[in-house]
Amino acid sequence: MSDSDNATMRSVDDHLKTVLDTVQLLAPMELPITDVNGLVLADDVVSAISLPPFDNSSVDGYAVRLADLEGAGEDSPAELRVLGDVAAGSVHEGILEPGTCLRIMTGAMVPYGAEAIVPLEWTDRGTESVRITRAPERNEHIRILGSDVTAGDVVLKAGTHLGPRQIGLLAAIGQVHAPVHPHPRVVVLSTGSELVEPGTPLGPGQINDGNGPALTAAVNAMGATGIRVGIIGDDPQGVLDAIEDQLIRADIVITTGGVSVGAYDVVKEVLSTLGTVEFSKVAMQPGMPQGFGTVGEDRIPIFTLPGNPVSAYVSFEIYIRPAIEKMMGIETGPRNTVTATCFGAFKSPDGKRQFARGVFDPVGLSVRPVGGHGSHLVGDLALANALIVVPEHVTEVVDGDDVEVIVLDGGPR
Ligand SMILES: Nc1nc2c(c(=O)[nH]1)N[C@H]1C(S)=C(S)[C@@H](COP(=O)(O)OP(=O)(O)OC[C@H]3O[C@@H](n4cnc5c(N)ncnc54)[C@H](O)[C@@H]3O)O[C@H]1N2
Ligand code: MOO
Repeated sequence: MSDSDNATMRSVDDHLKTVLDTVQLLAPMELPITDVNGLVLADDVVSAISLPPFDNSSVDGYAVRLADLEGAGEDSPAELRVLGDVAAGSVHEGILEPGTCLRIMTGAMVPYGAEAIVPLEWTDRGTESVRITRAPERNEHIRILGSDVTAGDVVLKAGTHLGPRQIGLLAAIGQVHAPVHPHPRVVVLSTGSELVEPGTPLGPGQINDGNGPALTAAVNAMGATGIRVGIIGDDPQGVLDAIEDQLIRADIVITTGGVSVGAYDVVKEVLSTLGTVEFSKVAMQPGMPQGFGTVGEDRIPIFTLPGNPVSAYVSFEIYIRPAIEKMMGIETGPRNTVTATCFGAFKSPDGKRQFARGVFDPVGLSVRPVGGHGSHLVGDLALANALIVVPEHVTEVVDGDDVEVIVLDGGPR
């Protein structure tokens, strides 16, 4: 590749900007709360009920009136008649009369007239009558109605990222559905006549489709919905039909393969005539040939990634992850990096941003390059947990240099 080629390439930042200017936040919809893990709330949620919804006991013990226990102590226990039990989920009808108490279980509704709960540990645990050696404070061991959430409160604000704790709250206030930006449906198509389904014996010249499963997993790991369509041969009409068939159920289409300059680079060939897809050389390594645009009446964003597996995966992390985040309502932009000491030396192409694979140590804040630059090195990619970002003007990283690192799999985004 000559210097003049490098000069005409788009920058990584420009390409990402085009992507993020094109994709749109998905319109809100009501989804069952069992399906909203990882999604972003599109509207404030107001609680229709208070929590706790009634005064209830925080311990297993006895519901008592305070006046009956005045002066109770180790040497002067109070003795009360036990009228019966109140289990969680049952209600004691009537008022607690002076001189009596009720055995009560954790979570059970406090009977009318009771002013505190005495834990079992302060008593002789009697069932007919009970001796109590310590007087509680008013409301001690009672969880008061509304002390957690008050009916009418906004309990979760629009923009909240929903996870187990928030879903637990939605369930606790009785929400069946929640207004969210839904999971983007991301269709993944692998193109290439050399590809076979993993598990098929390899014929001469054939390889297994690694990109389809890898990219589908990457989509699913974000909380979006990956739809792996499978393998499409290098036949222009077949590629076109496969893309058009998928538009009905896609919020994003990803293809891999067929975008460089070879005679069978059919994705480039067919999409040049359909939609707004532009094919560019982006000043990055791996991942130089990139196609992006929209297709179909609904202008579905399509990413045509290079076929080399490392190139396809890195392209996902740099462009598609931020795009999916924007669609989901997650704050997005270029990937964040952390500074780490690089233990190892390697070269980087002048004029291209390199995303070298590395093993990052979050404790020592260091990173070790893994494997070479080849975009086919999936064995090394599988060992990596980070991408070392080498700026365009840097041609060499030497042992001990500080480098910027994108931490994969749950690092700062
Ligand atoms: N003359 C030039 N040749 C190439 C250039 C160039 O500028 N001039 N660019 C190179 C770069 S960089 C890349 S990246 C690739 C991109 O190629 P394509 O996107 O057209 O992809 P293919 O040719 O179809 O495949 C490339 C490579 O990846 C393997 N592959 C494809 N799909 C899969 C899959 N689903 N799973 C696993 N491996 C896959 C395929 O067999 C090829 O080995 O072009 C360079 N060439
Ligand atoms: O850009 Mo290609 O992605 O280097 O192998």
